[in-house]
Amino acid sequence: MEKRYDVVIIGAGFAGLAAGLSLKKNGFKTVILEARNRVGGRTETKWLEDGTQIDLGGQWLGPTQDRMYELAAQYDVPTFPSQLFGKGQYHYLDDVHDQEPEEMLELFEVIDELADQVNLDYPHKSPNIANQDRMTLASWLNLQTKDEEVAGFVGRMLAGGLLASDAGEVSLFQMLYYIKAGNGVQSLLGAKGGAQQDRIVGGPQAIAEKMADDYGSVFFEQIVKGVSKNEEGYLVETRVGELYLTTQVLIAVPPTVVNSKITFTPELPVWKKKTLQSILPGSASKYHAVYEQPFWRESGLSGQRNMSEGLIIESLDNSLVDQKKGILTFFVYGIDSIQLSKLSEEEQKARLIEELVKLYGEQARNPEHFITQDWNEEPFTNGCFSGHFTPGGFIKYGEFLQSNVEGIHFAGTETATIWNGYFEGAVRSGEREAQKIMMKKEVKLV
Ligand SMILES: Cc1cc2nc3c(=O)[nH]c(=O)nc-3n(C[C@H](O)[C@H](O)[C@H](O)COP(=O)(O)OP(=O)(O)OC[C@H]3O[C@@H](n4cnc5c(N)ncnc54)[C@H](O)[C@@H]3O)c2cc1C
Repeated sequence: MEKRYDVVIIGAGFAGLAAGLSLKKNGFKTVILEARNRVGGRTETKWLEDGTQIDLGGQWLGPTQDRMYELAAQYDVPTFPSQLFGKGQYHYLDDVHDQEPEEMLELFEVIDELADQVNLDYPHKSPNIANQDRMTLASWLNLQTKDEEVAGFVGRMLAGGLLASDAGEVSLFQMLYYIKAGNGVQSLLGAKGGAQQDRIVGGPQAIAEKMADDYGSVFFEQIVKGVSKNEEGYLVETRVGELYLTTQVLIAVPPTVVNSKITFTPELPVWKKKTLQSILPGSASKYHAVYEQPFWRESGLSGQRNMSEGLIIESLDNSLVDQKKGILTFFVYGIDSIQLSKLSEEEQKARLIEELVKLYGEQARNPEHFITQDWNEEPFTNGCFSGHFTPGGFIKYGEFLQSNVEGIHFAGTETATIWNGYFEGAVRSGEREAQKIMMKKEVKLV
């Protein structure tokens, strides 16, 4: 016998939880079906034996991510500033520099100017979308500068650092859309005053857990496999054979996971199906090397480094406030992340430690802990940080990003127009779809 709800929400990441809380507050009977045995989706906190917090997935908040700061305050989850001591370093032209190449900063300015023209609500109406969405970021960069190294470096910082992809696989327009949604290049790349400004005590998962406690009815290990329409509404079926009847389904699952895990009967209309199929996730692995102390600070360095070459594109000091341990966190993106995932964890570690030693010296050779998190391997995430349109996808399907199919609603950070790809975007997308449901008549089933 099926259980009956006004709204069935699929996915207990920030989008699903925010939607659930909004609807509950407004008197709807809802349930969240979550595939994993935890909430938080693309964020997860791991605790080492000595209590060291390791954020395996998303971890930072920054200015204008207002809903996330409000949630942190509402649930008494403190934030703390990212630990910034000393100078950052940039590796290019076979040397180490205290600053980015001048030409990189100039290109960032040009990119910001172009991003300003993007219409976030109606992307297909943006003035230059026809050219910008057919051209990859890499090909545009190569037209802007004769310096191949600068072009490659900018591509790594933007397509890699922001979309966990390669500059040759994302369109210039996709990059501009993301940059506009996150208030510009410096806002996205920056620590103080930027998206990496603050961290969360207990990690973002601490907020997600409090949201779930407040909400109440998250059902775990409920992998949704089908949504079918019947005369009363929609029947949502999980792999363990549970059935949920509702008039509104709110899907808060990454697009690529919707495609691979959920069957719709009848099928979604072509325009929605193709929209979802045109959004692919980036590929990222996140690594932590934990040392007895942050030894790099002794020489006045912040630990933050950006590299124009090598597997590691960026690394930074991710140490906690009240702990002596020094934590270096670094990422491998795009094709390198896929190639690396073919190696065993031990082989990956050996390759990466060699790179760390080149960057930070011999003291980096023997971390107390080395933690690997490969988000490509997570079946309910399928890559990260978020999904982006393949080149040309925005032209054809950008207008359908937030479109729903009758009682089937689509949320998730990929659908956000503000802080697309971030927790903030996820929360806003969940609240947006909850609002749309509340405006409808005849939602109530129970
Ligand atoms: C390594 C990494 C670093 C990041 N850094 C940051 C950062 O510093 N700051 C920031 O703001 N953002 C960051 N992000 C992005 C941020 O984590 C995401 O934007 C956000 O978590 C997305 O939330 P969501 O609710 O849209 O999706 P998700 O978090 O992916 O939630 C979807 C949920 O749906 C569930 N699900 C999937 N399939 C099914 C199914 N068939 N049935 C039932 N449930 C299902 C999943 O298990 C998951 O819980 C990072 C992400 C990663 C991976």
